[in-house]
Amino acid sequence: MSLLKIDRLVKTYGSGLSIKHAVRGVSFTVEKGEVVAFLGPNGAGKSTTMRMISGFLEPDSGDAFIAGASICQERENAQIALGYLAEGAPLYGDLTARGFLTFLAGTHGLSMSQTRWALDRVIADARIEAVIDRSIDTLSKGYKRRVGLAGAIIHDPPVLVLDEPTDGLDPNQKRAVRSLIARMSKDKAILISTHQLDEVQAMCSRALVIDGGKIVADDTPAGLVTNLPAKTLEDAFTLLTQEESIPQ
Ligand SMILES: Nc1ncnc2c1ncn2[C@@H]1O[C@H](COP(=O)(O)OP(=O)(O)OP(=O)(O)O)[C@@H](O)[C@H]1O
Repeated sequence: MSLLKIDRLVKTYGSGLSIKHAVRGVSFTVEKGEVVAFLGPNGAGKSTTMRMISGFLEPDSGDAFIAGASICQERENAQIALGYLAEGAPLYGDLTARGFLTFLAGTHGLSMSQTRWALDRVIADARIEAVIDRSIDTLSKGYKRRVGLAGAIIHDPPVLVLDEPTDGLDPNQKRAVRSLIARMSKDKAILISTHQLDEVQAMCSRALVIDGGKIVADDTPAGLVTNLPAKTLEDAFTLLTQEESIPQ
């Protein structure tokens, strides 16, 4: 069984003349041990797909199965198996980082002692010791991102869906997050959206390219380049996608 299976997800926003076909029947799987990049130009449908996988957005049709559980039919089981990092800063900005992480641990059903262990683990993994008792609103963009990442892994789920995890991080922080993802990858299925193609080459075993709401390539980063053919991953990206995706 694939740890993450996406089955013909469709999402349309609006109606009539203002209708936007954001995601048009996206299917793929991610296996245990894989780190898969989710690439595409602005507006291609990456965040919409990830929000549907996480259960934050209801699909028009299709489904996502997380460790075998349907996000549409068995939402609670599916969400226990999933760590999701949304775009931007974590919600509940008035909470301290510790309060936010303790709250999330509670929503996943961790006991008090499990929560203490989990907090120690994610504080070290995300390197947030220095800010753990500060309110999230007062943190830098990079620390907010790392608190969000700590929240995604607090219950040590087998599947991670991370929407631009290194966005806003300085080069040192980026390196730390990449090595954390590499450390976690052995036992998990990980899907990462990013605009940073050097990151894809450094840490992803496979890359999915989405454009105009449809998957247009699924290959290893090296395969994307050689099979087109292109000179670099950036060239391959340009060949596969439009400048900015405007779904009709
Ligand atoms: N709430 C919404 N209402 C209407 N249209 C939306 C909404 N959210 C997204 N869209 C549209 O759906 C399409 C896909 O957007 P989405 O945010 O999924 O793209 P993306 O690939 O994540 O882009 P980016 O790289 O800029 O984050 C875009 O045309 C976007 O304008």
